[in-house]
Amino acid sequence: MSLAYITEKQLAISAVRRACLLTSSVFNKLVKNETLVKGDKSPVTVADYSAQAVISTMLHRAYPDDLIIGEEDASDLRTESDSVSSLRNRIVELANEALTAELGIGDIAEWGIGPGSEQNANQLLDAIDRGSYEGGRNGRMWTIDPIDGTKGFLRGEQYAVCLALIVDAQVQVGVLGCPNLPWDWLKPDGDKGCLFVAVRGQGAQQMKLSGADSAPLTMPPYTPSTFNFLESVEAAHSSHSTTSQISTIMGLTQSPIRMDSQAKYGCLVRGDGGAYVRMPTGVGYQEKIWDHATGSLLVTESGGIITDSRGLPLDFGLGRTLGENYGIIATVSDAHAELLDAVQRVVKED
Ligand SMILES: Nc1ncnc2c1ncn2[C@@H]1O[C@H](COP(=O)(O)O)[C@@H](O)[C@H]1OP(=O)(O)O
Ligand SMILES: [Mg+2]
Ligand SMILES: [Mg+2]
Ligand SMILES: [Mg+2]
Repeated sequence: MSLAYITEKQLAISAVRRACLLTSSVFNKLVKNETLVKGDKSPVTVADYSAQAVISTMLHRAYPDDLIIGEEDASDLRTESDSVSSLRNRIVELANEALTAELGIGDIAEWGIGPGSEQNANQLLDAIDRGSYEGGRNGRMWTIDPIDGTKGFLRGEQYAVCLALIVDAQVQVGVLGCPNLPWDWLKPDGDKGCLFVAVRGQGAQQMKLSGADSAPLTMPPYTPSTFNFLESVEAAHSSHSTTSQISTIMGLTQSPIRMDSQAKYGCLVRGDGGAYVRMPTGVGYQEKIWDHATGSLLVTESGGIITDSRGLPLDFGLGRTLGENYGIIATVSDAHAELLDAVQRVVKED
């Protein structure tokens, strides 16, 4: 067994697990004034902030020189008002609850966790803001989406805690925690809580969020009669009509599965859906690296191919966004050429 990135992998699993416990516990108690609306009109909750604080604190303790690209920043939490200070207190309380929880399998106290690891408000706000790195082509950087699919989280549906290590623009380690994802997609009322892990060159695996059982992941081969798409719930994030046109060209009969967040990548690599298709809605949105870093490694490590809609590889070396990549298509290797061809025919017609 290869030992490359063994510590980074374990650290990422530990950090994502702690963050997932935090987000699930918040959901049951979330009250209205614990959600803010950001400058781009998207929601952010105390759970997003505290999860980023926890993950960033652990990364910094383990690898003080590594850079971090996190979705959230703490500027809205640094102003002085009664409502902001109660929000801040709640974030400090939640982050410390997660950091100080007893050590579990694979946890290491030097990562700043376990009893006695409390951080004060300034330390936690600084940890959130350590995620402000601009990114680039060279060096080691982690990317965090503390809650991907915040809208799904608020609806009580799918969301994911996402963490990836990028070295010289290549994703090397990716961990995805999906607290609301059924272990078996066909048994929605069965056990929930899945963790997906990939290390470049070492394959991908799925485990229960709560335990150590792990199963290697290989995407099933292309079978046109059962092939279906995974796409966003939010029509503003991904063009539903484009996916439907692609589906018609490919002669597919199955309806798409709509789901928020990178949980779509988890469902893709374990075979719940045949392809993840994300076509722009025409508003000039540039995809963020934290929305696809972990998912892209899961795909390539389980026998799939991921490109943009022109067949170009995703470029994680351009900063905080995927820059000029246009749309995203991910599927098992033997279906990719046909899917890409259908996508290009639809794009040409538009
Ligand atoms: N116009 C857009 N096009 C594509 N993705 C978007 C757009 N606006 C926001 N997003 C991002 O899509 C991701 C969720 O994807 P999905 O809909 O597949 O669950 C979120 O990270 C969200 O970012 P943000 O966190 O800033 O809201
Ligand atoms: Mg997010
Ligand atoms: Mg996101
Ligand atoms: Mg967001």
